[in-house]
Amino acid sequence: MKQLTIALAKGRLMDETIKLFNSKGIAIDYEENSRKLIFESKDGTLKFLIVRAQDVATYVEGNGADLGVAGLDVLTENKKDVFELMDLNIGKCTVVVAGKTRNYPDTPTQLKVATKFVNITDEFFAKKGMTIEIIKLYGSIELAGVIGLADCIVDIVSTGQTLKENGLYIIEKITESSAFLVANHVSYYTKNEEITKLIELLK
Ligand SMILES: Nc1ncnc2c1ncn2[C@@H]1O[C@H](COP(=O)(O)OP(=O)(O)OP(=O)(O)O)[C@@H](O)[C@H]1O
Ligand SMILES: O=P(O)(O)OC[C@H]1O[C@H](OP(=O)(O)OP(=O)(O)O)[C@H](O)[C@@H]1O
Repeated sequence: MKQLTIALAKGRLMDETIKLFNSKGIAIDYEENSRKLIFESKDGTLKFLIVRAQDVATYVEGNGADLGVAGLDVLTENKKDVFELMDLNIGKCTVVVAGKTRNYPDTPTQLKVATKFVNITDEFFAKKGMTIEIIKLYGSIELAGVIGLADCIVDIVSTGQTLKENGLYIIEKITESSAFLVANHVSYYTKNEEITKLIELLK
């Protein structure tokens, strides 16, 4: 059997992915506080690379990994040439427009929207026929809505706790997201037996 290399997003998705693999009988040699960027399954059939969430599909597309686990939100935002093989049903969230009120605020100028999902936001408002100004941020997006750096935000919501604790409301839902197993095109053919076996295990 050939070894499969899988790019995992560090952080929340990685914990959920490791739990999922463990629950399917795949034991993984991973120490919580380790700074190692590569580790393996105990049986040596899988090698995991720890990367930023935004970089998973880049590793997979560029032959750095055979497979990856990435949120549909990020895959939609950074369109990469990878196969979306399987919905893993973890990392579930919704990409929404949110603001201080339940409706879009009236603004004398273009609506200012803060987000890290620039492309999703662009496309969503273009379809509505609204021209907007995007303020690109890298985290704590809600804050921009709270302090008025932007009129509204586009970000992901899961439990809704972050919006609630910061006095923000959902104005509109854009799309649902969950984590997908994605594959490199060449690997999908050259390591098809191994990939198929893994998919069967994860089902
Ligand atoms: N609160 C959440 N609940 C469920 N899933 C989430 C939540 N936040 C993020 N996700 C999912 O997990 C993926 C990774 O999120 P995470 O917060 O770990 O990384 P990030 O903040 O996008 O990346 P980085 O911190 O590396 O810039 C997201 O793309 C999304 O699909
Ligand atoms: O609806 P909730 O369950 O509260 O989850 C939503 C929050 O989770 C994510 O934040 P994350 O912890 O990844 O922080 P960041 O985006 O600011 O990096 C997301 O950007 C929201 O802020």
